[in-house]
Amino acid sequence: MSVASRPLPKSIATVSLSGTLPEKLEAAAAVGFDGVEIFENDLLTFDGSPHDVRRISEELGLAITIFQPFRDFEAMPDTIRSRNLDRAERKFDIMEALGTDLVLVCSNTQPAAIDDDARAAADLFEMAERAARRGLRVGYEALAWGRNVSRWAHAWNIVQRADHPALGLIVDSFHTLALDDDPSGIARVPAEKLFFVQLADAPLLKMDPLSWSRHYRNFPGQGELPVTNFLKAVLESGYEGPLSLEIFNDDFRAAPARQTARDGLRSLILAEAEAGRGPGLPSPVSFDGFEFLEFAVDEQAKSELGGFLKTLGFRHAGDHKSKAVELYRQGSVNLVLNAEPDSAASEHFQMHGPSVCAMALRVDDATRAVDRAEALLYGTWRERTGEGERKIPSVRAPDGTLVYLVEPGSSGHTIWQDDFNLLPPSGQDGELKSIDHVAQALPEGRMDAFVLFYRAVFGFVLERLWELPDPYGLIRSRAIVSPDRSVRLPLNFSESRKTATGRFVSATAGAGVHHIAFATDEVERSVTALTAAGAPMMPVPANYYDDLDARLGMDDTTLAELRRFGLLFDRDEQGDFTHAYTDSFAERFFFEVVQRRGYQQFGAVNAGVRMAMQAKLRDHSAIEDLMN
Ligand SMILES: O=C(O)c1ccc(O)c(O)c1
Ligand SMILES: [Mg+2]
Repeated sequence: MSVASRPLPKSIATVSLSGTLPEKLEAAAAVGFDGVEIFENDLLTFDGSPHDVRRISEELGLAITIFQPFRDFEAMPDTIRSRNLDRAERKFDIMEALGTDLVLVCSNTQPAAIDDDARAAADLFEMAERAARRGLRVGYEALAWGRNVSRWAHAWNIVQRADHPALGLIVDSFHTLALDDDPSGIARVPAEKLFFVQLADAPLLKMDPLSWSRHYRNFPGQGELPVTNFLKAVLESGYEGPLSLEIFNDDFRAAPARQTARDGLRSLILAEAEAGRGPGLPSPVSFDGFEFLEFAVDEQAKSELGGFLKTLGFRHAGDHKSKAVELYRQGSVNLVLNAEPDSAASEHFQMHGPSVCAMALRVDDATRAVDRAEALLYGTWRERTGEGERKIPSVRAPDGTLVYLVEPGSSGHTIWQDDFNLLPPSGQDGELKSIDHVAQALPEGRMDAFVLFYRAVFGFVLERLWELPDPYGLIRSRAIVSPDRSVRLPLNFSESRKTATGRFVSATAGAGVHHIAFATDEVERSVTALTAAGAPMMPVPANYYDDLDARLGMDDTTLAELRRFGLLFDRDEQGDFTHAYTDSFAERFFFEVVQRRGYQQFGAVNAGVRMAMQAKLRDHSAIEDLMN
C-alpha cells in the first residue's frame, strides 16, 4: 500500500446516470459523490431554472464542478465568430445561475472549422477574457474526432499559445486512450493549467471513436483502456482538482441510477488507489480454488438434487450440526444443499427457486478480502452461527449472492469438521477431482457491474469476449479468472429472452450459476461411470463429429472415441480439451465434466451444439408434459 494522501474530490457527469436531472443529482449525492458535471442536455430537458439546479445541488451537498459541453466554438470563419462569442455569453449567464465557474469547450467538429492554431488560440483567448470579467474560467478539451484538434497535446499547445489565466486544459482519458495516444506528457502540464480531469474506460472495439465514445464508455476498471496509467500522469502533474466520470453508455442510461452511481464511485476509489493516491486499499488476496458451492433448496429439492448428485458420483458426506444442510462430496469438491428456513439461503430460494446461493473461495486472508470489499463499498455478511461453529465472512456479489472467503483453519480443522457431523467414507471416491469453472448467467446490462466487482475486490483478470450462437439468439460470454486461474468464472449474458441464458435469467428472477464444470483426469472413464450411475448425459449430434474432423483434422481413433462416449472436443496452441454435459436439473442448471491437457479456455466453440441440444431436450420434455 502506498503512503496515505488526501483523496481527490469525486465527481460524475449527469449524462452517466439515468432519470430526470433531480433523480441524477439525488443518486450522485446518495452514494457519496462530492460533485457533478451538469451536462447541458440534462438542463435543457429539466423543467426548472438553472438556479433551481443550484439550490437542489446545494441541498444535496453537491458541488457543480463544471458546465458542459460548449461545442464548435474555436477557429470558425469570421461570419460565425461573433455569434459564437454571443453564444458563450449566454452560457456564462447559465453558469452564474448554476454557481459553477468552469465551462468545457470541446474541440470543434465542424467541417467549416479552420485548421489554424493561431486562430483557435485567439478565439479561446477572447472567450477566456470575457469569462474572466465575470470571474469564470474556460477549459479546452480535445475530442478524439475533433476536426483539427483531436489530441490532448495539440489542445495544450493552443492553450499555451493563447496564454490567458482564465484558459486551461481539460483532459479526458477516453479521447487520449481511444487514439492510443501517449498520456505521459500530461505529467508536465503545470497543475494550475490543468483545469479538469475526466475519466472513462471502454472495451476495446474496432469502430470510429465517435460511436465508440457515445455508446460504449464505461467506468474505469470495467473496460480495457489503461486508465490507471493515464491517471498516474495526471497525478504526477500535481493536479488537485476533481476526478470526474463522464460515461456515455446505452446500458447506464437505462439502469437504476443509484446502482450505476455506486459502481462509479467504486471505480474511482479503485483507480485512485491503483494510481497511488488517497488512503489506499488492502491488497487483493491470493486464491486457491473453490472450497464449496451452496445450493438454496427446500426439502423436496434437497432430496431431488441429492439424488442427481449421486448419479454424478457424489456421496452424502455429512449433515450440518445445527441446520437443515447436507454436504455432498467427491474429490476436493464440496457441494452444500441448504434447506434451513430463516437463512440467507431460504431468502434466496424464495426469490429464485433451487439455485446456487453462495460460493466459497479459498483465500490466504479472509479478513483482508472483506476489508478491501468494504473499502470499495461492497456489502459483507456474517451468517448466524451456532456454538463453536466457524464464522465464515462473505462479500455480496452484485446479484446479492454471497461469496464466502475460507482460510485454511488455524486449528488444523477444516470448516467441515467444525460445523458438520461427517459420515464415514463408504466405498471408492468418484471420478471427479475438483471444480474447474462455474458459469453464471447475468441479466442484460449487468456485465460491467460483475466485472468491476471481481476485478476490484479480488483482482481477477478478464478474458476475451465470445459470441455464442443459441438457436434463439446470441449469447455473449466472457470469463473472469483469478490470477492463478484456480477460480474461473465464465459470465454469460444475452439480449434475447429466448436463449438459454435469457430463459435462465427470467425463470430464476436474476443472475445466477447456470452450470458447474468438474475436472477429471480421465473423461472417458468418468462419463462411463456417470452414465452407468444413471446420470442424464446430453447426447451429441453426429454432424458435430464430421465438422470436428473437417475443422481440426482428427485422427480416426480419437474421433471414434469421442463419438463412442458422446464427448465434445477443442484444441488451441496450448493444448486440448474434452468435455461432456449433463441434462439440466429442474431446467435450471446443469453440470459439465471436463478434462484439460494444457488448454486454458472453456470450449466456447462447442457451446452452440450444447445449446441446440438443450433446446431440443426442452422441447421434448414440453411435449411429454403435454401428453401426460
Ligand atoms: O461526445 C461528445 O460530444 C462529448 C462532449 C463532451 C465531452 O467532454 C466529451 O468527452 C464528449
Ligand atoms: Mg470529455
